[in-house]
Amino acid sequence: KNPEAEAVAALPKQLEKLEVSNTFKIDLKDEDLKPFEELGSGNGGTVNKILHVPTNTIMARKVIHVEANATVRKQILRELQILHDCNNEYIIGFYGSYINEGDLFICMEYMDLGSLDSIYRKIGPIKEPILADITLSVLRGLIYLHETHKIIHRDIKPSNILVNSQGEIKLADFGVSGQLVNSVANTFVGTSHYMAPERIQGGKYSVQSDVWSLGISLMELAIGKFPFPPEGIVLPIFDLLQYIVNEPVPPLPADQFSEEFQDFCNKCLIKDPHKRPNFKYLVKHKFVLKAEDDKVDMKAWAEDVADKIK
Ligand SMILES: O=c1[nH]ccc2cc(OC[C@@H]3CCNC3)c(Cl)cc12
Repeated sequence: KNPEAEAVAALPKQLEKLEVSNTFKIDLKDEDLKPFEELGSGNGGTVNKILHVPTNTIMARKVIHVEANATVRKQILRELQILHDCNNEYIIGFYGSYINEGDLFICMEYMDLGSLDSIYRKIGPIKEPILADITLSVLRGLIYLHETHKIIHRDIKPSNILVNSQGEIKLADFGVSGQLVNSVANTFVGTSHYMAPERIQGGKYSVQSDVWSLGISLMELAIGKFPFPPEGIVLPIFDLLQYIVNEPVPPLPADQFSEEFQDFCNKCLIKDPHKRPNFKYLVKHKFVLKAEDDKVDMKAWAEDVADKIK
């Protein structure tokens, strides 16, 4: 084997990696940023559209109020640096983070169509072929995070799945900083009704818990409402969490959805995390393979969404 030829062959990959990471290598200073409208709020922070004036780059900036001393805040910034190495087409790009007057600012790639939760609330349930493509993108993003960086997302839900006018689907707000997760855990923000039963019961969190959250999120996007509890019942959050742990998952209306979509969701929502399929199995599932054929025109769908929500 000719090592030189191998080195030359490896160059394009190296260059591509360098290229991507360079586009996100910007030295961020608060005075260089011009804020525009608020894009959304939730998960303990507010997101604004901003302009980085020196490079004329539009970004999304999340501000999180962290009640913590300077040492903890420094630790959070250090841990967030990992985001500079998370370069993948299914993961939101990261420009940098900084602390200003006790608040933590995280500057990210701008996704002009926003999050899937606000999209389905505006234009209605998402059709299956689109959901199949979304599922494939989310799985590829989760696999990248887990296999390349040993990162578990921990907060998969429609509001953390973002869309742009090119029809691209990217994941945001994954738990990269343990310190940040701890710092916001004290506020009520921690408990989310997208959490897997084992996590609601205080069990250890594994990558399998992201599979549950994916299943719940897909059902919500498909029927246009959070799938628990069944029609008509309204429960306060604590009772809802208990319901999710103790009651069977309400099935999708069988007449409105394909066998393979129903099967995909049922498998993601197996209560025992050890019996729940893993990412490897899911990317080979019939429901997802349909999206592989790339028959779905996500760009056309995104343009239609843009017309309806703008
Ligand atoms: O463009 C974005 N880039 C990165 C993150 C982000 C987050 C967003 O919204 C997040 C909130 C959280 C709860 N619902 C929407 C929006 Cl609406 C755009 C972006």
